[in-house]
Amino acid sequence: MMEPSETLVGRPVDTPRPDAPAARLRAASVRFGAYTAIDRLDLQVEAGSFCTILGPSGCGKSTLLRLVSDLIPAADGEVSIFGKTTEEARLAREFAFVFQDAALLPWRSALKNVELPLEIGRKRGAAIPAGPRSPRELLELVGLKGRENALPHELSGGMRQRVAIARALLCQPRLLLMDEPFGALDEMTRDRLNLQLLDIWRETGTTILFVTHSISEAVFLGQKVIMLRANPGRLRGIVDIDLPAPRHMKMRDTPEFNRHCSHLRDLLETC
Ligand SMILES: Nc1ncnc2c1ncn2[C@@H]1O[C@H](COP(=O)(O)OP(=O)(O)OP(=O)(O)O)[C@@H](O)[C@H]1O
Repeated sequence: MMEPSETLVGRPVDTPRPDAPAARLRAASVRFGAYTAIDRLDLQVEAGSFCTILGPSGCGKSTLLRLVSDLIPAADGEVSIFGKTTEEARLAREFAFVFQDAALLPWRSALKNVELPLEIGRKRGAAIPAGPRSPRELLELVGLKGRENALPHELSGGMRQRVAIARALLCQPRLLLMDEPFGALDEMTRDRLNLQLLDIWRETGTTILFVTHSISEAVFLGQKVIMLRANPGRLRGIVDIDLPAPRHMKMRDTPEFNRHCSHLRDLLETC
C-alpha cells in the first residue's frame, strides 16, 4: 500500500490514469502557521479498498481527510486522487465527505436532503451529473425505504447518518471520505451501520477512507488500518487486516480479531 519511492516518477501528477490509486500522497505536509500537523506523509490507497485511519487525538486524522478533499492545501509534497490534483478531483466530484454530524437541513425531508446537491447544482447553473441510482433508490440502499418524507427530527441519529451517506453517494463518488461518521451513535446502532456500510461498499465498489477512534471498528471495517502518530502527524504503520469477507459480528469474538486489536493497541501506545 505504501510505496514512497515507486512509480510515476516524471509523470505530471494531474494526468488521469485508469489504474491510478484512489489517493496518493508523496512527502505531503500540512502546516497551520508554525505548527506542522502532517509531516512528509507518504501513502497510497488502492482503488476499491476500505481503509480505516486510527491514531491518538490530534495526530492529524481529520486533517488528512481535509487535505485529500481539497479543503486545505499541502504546504509541501504532492497529493493526487485517481491521478488528478485534489482540485481537479473535487471539480470532477470524485469524492464525497460524510462527517460525524449528518448536517441535514431540518426543514427538508430525507428525500429532499438527498436531492439537495442536484438542486444546488441546478441553481448555480452547473448541473451535476447524478449517479446511476436515484435519490429514492439511494435511500432504499441505506435501508430507509418508506421514510422518504420524514423530517430529520423524526429520524433517529443512525437514520440521519444514513441519509447523509445516501446524499454522499448521489454523484457516485469513487472515493468516500468518512470522518467518525458513527462516533456519536450507541453501540448497537453503530454495529448495524458498520454492517450496512460494508454492504454499500461491496455494492458500489467505492473506495472508503474512514476515520475512527475505535480500534474494534477499525479492525472490523478495514482491509487495512492506517495508523498515524502525533506531534507531528506521521505514518506509524499500515496493518493488513486479513479477516475473511464478508465480515460478520461474530467475528469479533474470534482470536484472530482480538489479535489484530491487541496489536493495534500496542502500536497506539507507541504513537
Ligand atoms: N484550522 C486549524 N488551525 C490550527 N491548528 C489546527 C487546525 N486544524 C487542526 N489543527 C491542529 O492540527 C492537529 C491535528 O488536528 P486533527 O483535527 O487533524 O486531529 P485528529 O487526529 O483528527 O484529532 P481527534 O482524534 O481529536 O479528532 C491538532 O494539533 C490540531 O490542533
